[in-house]
Amino acid sequence: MTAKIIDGKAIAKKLRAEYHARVDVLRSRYNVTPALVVILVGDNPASQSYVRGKIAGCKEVGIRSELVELPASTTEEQLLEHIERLNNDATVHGILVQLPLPAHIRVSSVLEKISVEKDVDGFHLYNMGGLVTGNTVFSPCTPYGVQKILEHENIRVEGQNVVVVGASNIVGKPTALMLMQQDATVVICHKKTRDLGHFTLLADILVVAAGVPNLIVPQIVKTGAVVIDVGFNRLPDGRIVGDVDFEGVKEKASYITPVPGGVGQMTVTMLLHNTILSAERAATATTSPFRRRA
Ligand SMILES: Nc1nc2c(c(=O)[nH]1)N[C@@H](CN(C=O)c1ccc(C(=O)N[C@@H](CCC(=O)O)C(=O)O)cc1)CN2
Repeated sequence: MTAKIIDGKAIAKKLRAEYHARVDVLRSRYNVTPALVVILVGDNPASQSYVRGKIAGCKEVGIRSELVELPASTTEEQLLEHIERLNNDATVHGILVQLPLPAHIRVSSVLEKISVEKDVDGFHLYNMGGLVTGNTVFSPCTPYGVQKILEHENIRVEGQNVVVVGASNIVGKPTALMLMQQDATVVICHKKTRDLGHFTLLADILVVAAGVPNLIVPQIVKTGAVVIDVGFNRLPDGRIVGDVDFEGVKEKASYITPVPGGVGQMTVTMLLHNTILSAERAATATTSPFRRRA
C-alpha cells in the first residue's frame, strides 16, 4: 500500500480563498476590517520566521496586521501593559504573543491576560478548559488544522482509534480532546510511555507531535493507518523533518502528511480563520461570546 500524500499547502490555499471572501463581506456589509496584532519578544530566528508567515498570511486574505517587536529585556509587566492596551482597542480582533517567551516572563500570566474574545491562538485557560466541555471561543490553531485536514480528506473520526503521540499543551492535549469531542477513542502517549508501538499499532489515525525525528517507523504503524505528522525538527544540516520516517511509513499508511507542506501550513491558516471569526462576532454580536457562554 502507498499512502495518499496530503497536500497541506493546497488545502490551506483553498481555505484562504474562502476566508478572503469572508473578509470582503465584513468590509462591504459592516465596514469592518479584521485586525490581528502579533507580539514578538526577543530575536529568536525561528519565531521571527513564523511571525513573518503570519503577517504574510494576513496580507493574503485581507486582514490588517501589526507586528509589535519588543526587546528580549522586556519585563513581564511591560508586556502585560501592551496586552492591556490591545484588549481595550476595539479595532483589534486578535492578539497573539509568539512563543516561546524569554525565561523571565511567565507564559501563563501573559496568556491569561489576553482577552478571551481576542485569544485567536486559543491558549487562554478559558479556551483550554472549553476543550473539555466542547465549547471553546477559539480552537487552538494546530489541532484545529489537524481536524480540518481530516475533514477535507473525508476521513471519518467517529468511532476510530486515535493515538496522539505527544502531550504538549499547545498540540498533543488539545488535539486529543478535540478528536474525543468527535467521538473517537483516544489514547495519548508521551515521553514516559513504555512500549510506544503497543499503542501506535492500534491507531486508525495516528497524530504525532513529539519533536523527535524518525520516532515513528513502519514497524509501529498499523497497515492502512492515517498518519498526521505534526513534528517540526530542524536538522543540523538545515533540513526540516517531522517525527515520522516519511519514506518508510508512506508505504504502509493510507494517508500521510509531509513535513514541511502538511500540518504546518494549516497552523497559520487557522489563525487567519480565528481572527476573521473574532471580527465577525464583534461586528454582529450584541454580547461577547465569552459572556454568553459563562
Ligand atoms: N503563539 C504561538 N506560538 C507558537 C505556535 C503557535 O501556534 N502560536 N506554534 C509554534 C510555531 N508556529 C507558529 O507559531 C509554526 C510552526 C510551523 C509552521 C509552518 O508553516 N511550517 C511549515 C514549514 C515552514 C518552514 O519551512 O520554515 C510546514 O510545516 O510546512 C507554522 C507555524 C511555536 N510557537
